[in-house]
This record gives sequence, structure tokens and C-alpha cells, in this order.
Amino acid sequence: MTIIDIQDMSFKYKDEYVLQDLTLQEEKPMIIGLWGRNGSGKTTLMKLMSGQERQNSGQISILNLNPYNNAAATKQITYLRENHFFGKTWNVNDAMKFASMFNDNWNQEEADYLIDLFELPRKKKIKTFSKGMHSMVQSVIGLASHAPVTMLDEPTNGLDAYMRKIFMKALRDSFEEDPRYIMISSHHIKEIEKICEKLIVISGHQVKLHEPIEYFQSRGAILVGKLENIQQIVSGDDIIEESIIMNQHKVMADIPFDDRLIEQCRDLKIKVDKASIQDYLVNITMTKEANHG
Ligand SMILES: Nc1ncnc2c1ncn2[C@@H]1O[C@H](COP(=O)(O)OP(=O)(O)OP(=O)(O)O)[C@@H](O)[C@H]1O
Repeated sequence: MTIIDIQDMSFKYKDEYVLQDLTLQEEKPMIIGLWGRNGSGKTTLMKLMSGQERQNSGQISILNLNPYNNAAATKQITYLRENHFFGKTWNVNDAMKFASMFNDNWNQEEADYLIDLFELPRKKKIKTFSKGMHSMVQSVIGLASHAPVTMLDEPTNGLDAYMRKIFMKALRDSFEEDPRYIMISSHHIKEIEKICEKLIVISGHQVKLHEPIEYFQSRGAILVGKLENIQQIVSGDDIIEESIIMNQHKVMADIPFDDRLIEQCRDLKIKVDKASIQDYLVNITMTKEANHG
């Protein structure tokens, strides 16, 4: 069954395109990461997929339904945006009651378990909560809703290291109990790489990459050595960052970091390391001019 089918979809605010001719297809449940630089359009994509915005052109189909203005579709979709709005006087119990009315698969037992796990006070007004506590309330709703398509926008925003760990485990446990399509956006790639099966990278108004997480874990090499030696291995088009340090050339290349590369570099006296996923992603989503300074 097709879960997500987005074809040549474009969306603009006033005259400015945020997403242009974007295509994305998903056929199976998974936890998937959504990464992109600030303003790349992650939130906008989630809003479109949850029917809160309408595309200017192209098609969006979620579980074979067009989500815009469609109650049947939105019942299957949970989208928790950053700084989700809660009523001014609401406490955690009120928020759960409200969320349960809009989610057919609501699991109150899981909500209760997560509220205790996150140590959230049930009777205090949510508006007095810290940023991290606010994020946790959103995560409880996101997970307890058990919607076939769940989207969490920066769910770990404001969470300390301990709570991030707890949240990630809760997310994994919830998914294992009931596999569904859970998309989480985050700037903390190191954190989401551990639980995501795939990663979507948004850049240049489109899905630039949509690959298994292993692709990112094996891609991106940093080479340091003589330029003429590096050029024997790496073509100019593959170079995504370069600099000169103490007469040595240092480049990051968009190539696989594997045994063959290590061997080639050894023969040519080039020092080679795997680039971090974070640095690799930043470089492949930067303009060429900015990277070659
Ligand atoms: N309501 C709006 N009106 C006009 N422009 C908007 C509006 N909301 C977002 N934008 C613009 O759309 C672009 C994409 O914003 P969006 O919030 O989707 O990015 P994002 O990838 O989620 O960013 P971040 O990582 O900073 O949260 C930005 O240029 C933003 O300024």
C-alpha cells in the first residue's frame, strides 16, 4: 500500500517558492528523519502532508487520500508542529482528552505511561511549562495517537540529553509495538541516525536525497595531501569543500568511504577520514561558491 505519494508538488508563500516540483514516495512503515537547513521547507512539507496548507500545483496523496480539507485523511494523520498550541488554561490531562477526540487509534494507556516516564505534572497549566516540557507533551500526543502517518516537528527541541535518550527509546518502543510511518525532523542528525531507517534531505526546494541511513554513514570522505595526488582519486565535481592547511590540500568529497578508497589513499600518501554525517549534510546543501574558500 502506498503511504505517501507526492508528485511534482510546488508550494509558494506569496511569490516565493518554498518547495518546487517535489516528489516523494513511501510504501512501508518506518521511522524516517527529515533534515534540511533552516528555512529549507521541512515544516512547510509537514503542513502540506497534514492538510494544513494546500499545494499550488502537483499531487499529494497520503494513504490514497488528498489531505487538504479532508477529515477522513486527517484522522489518519497526526502532525505535531514546534510550539504546538494548547488552550491557555489547559493542563496535561486536558490536552490528552482533546487529542483523544481527534485520533481514532488513541492509546490512553501509552499516554499515561509516557506522562509518567517524562515526569510531566498532570495538573499544572501547560502554559507555565518549560520549552522541554512543552515538547514532551507534544511527543506524548504524537506517540499515543498511533496515527498511521505521524509527523513530529523537532520533537527533541529543548530536551536535555537524558530526556532525549528517554524520548528516543519511547519512540522506538512505540514503533516496535505498532509499526507505522513516523517522520521526525531534527537538526541533530547524530541523534536521529540511531533510530531512523531512512533520511530525507530537503535542499534547493526539493528532496535532494532520500536514502537509507547507511548511505549517509558510508558517504563523505576527508582527504589531506598533495593536490595532484588527490586529483587522481577525486574529480572536481565530487569536491564539496576544500581548503589549504600548511601547504597541504584538504578536501571533502561526496564519495563512498570504503576499503578501496583507504587503499588508494595509502598508495598515494593521502590521509583519509570519514566525514561526519553533520558536516557532509551541511556541505552537500551549501552552494558551491560558499564551500570553496
Ligand atoms: N507563514 C509564512 N509566510 C511566509 N513565508 C513563510 C511562512 N512560513 C514559512 N515561510 C517561509 O518558508 C520557508 C520555509 O520555512 P519552513 O518553516 O518550512 O522551514 P524549516 O525547514 O522548517 O526551517 P527551520 O529548520 O528553521 O525550522 C522560509 O523561507 C520561511 O521564511
